[in-house]
Amino acid sequence: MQRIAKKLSTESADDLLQKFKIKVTGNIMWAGGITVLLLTVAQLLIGNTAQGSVMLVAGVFFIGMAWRYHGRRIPIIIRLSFIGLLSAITAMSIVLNSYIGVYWTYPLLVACFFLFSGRQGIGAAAVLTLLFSTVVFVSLPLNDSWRVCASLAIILVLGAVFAVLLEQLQQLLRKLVVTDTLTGVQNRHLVTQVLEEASYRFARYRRPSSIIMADLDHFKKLNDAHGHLFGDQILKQVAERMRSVLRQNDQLFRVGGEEFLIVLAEAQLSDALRVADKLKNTISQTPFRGKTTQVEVTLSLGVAEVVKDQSWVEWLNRADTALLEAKRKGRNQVRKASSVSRDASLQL
Ligand SMILES: Nc1nc2c(ncn2[C@@H]2O[C@H](COP(=O)(O)OP(=O)(O)OP(=O)(O)O)[C@@H](O)[C@H]2O)c(=O)[nH]1
Repeated sequence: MQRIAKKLSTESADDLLQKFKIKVTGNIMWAGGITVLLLTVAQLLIGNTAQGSVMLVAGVFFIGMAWRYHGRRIPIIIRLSFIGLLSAITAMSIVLNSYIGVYWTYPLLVACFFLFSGRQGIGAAAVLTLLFSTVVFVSLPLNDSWRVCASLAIILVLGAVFAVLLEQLQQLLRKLVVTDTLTGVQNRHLVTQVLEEASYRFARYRRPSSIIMADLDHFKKLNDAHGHLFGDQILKQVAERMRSVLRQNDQLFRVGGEEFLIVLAEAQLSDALRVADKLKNTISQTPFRGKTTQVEVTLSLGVAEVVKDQSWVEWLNRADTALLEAKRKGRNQVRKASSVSRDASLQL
């Protein structure tokens, strides 16, 4: 692997969120199992054998599933069984033990919002609210029943608000994780995923894609001469100009300090070379203006089309090698990569 592929994260924002969810659902399953087993002992000691037996089976099942799916996504059917079994135990407890059983309805409602995402969680909690309300009305005096139902409804509403806000927060987080704060273009987070998908599209359907690696020339000198803040302003403007040249479905990433990657879906090498030329010209033809000064900036670019039987790493390395060649040959130019990854020889 060469320098650029080494820097890329192979973990996407969705992977990170997924890991977090796996941790939360796993912990709930463990906690549920341990709590139920502890309560089983209490039930058996007071001679409540029927409920104790059901709880024993449920507790062992939860622990078993938490163990089996440790560090992995727990299938929805297991999560539904978890809620289903605990609801049955809770309903049984309300019927047998009256008010004491009611206390278990609250944590169960809350667990729904953690075990299922968004609308699924709200739906599951709504079903439980209906179920528990019915059991409560049948088992408790009317005077108290409506109070319990009102408190369950309040938890349902609060939980629903929480679930909606959490979903919005997740979307915002996902956007923040993949966005470069300085330029507003995508950072390198999703590069691996996008390149893998493009490689797959080519391998499976022969649909071409090309990439352009672009690097500002002598940016260190610009920083040294005008200061880092001025350099930041230039980077912002460079990204804006690049975006203005690209089409809606082209993807622009800032993958290093002054290094950009453009992924052109459905573009053959000839199309990508045209785009690279436009990018070069949009940067070099008009000077960049600061408050008191203006500077000329140039861009070197390497272009590579995806080819058969090559991984995304090799594809990226070919573009990177072409970029280095553009730098070596004097900068402010576009070079296309050879189709062979290890062969650094390039053709113009
Ligand atoms: N202002 C600013 N500068 C950055 C940022 N990230 C990296 N740089 C600077 O970019 C410069 C990159 O320097 P080099 O890697 O030597 O590359 P170069 O000077 O552009 O030279 P060539 O690439 O060979 O043309 C360094 O001075 C970094 O400090 C950033 O976010 N803001």
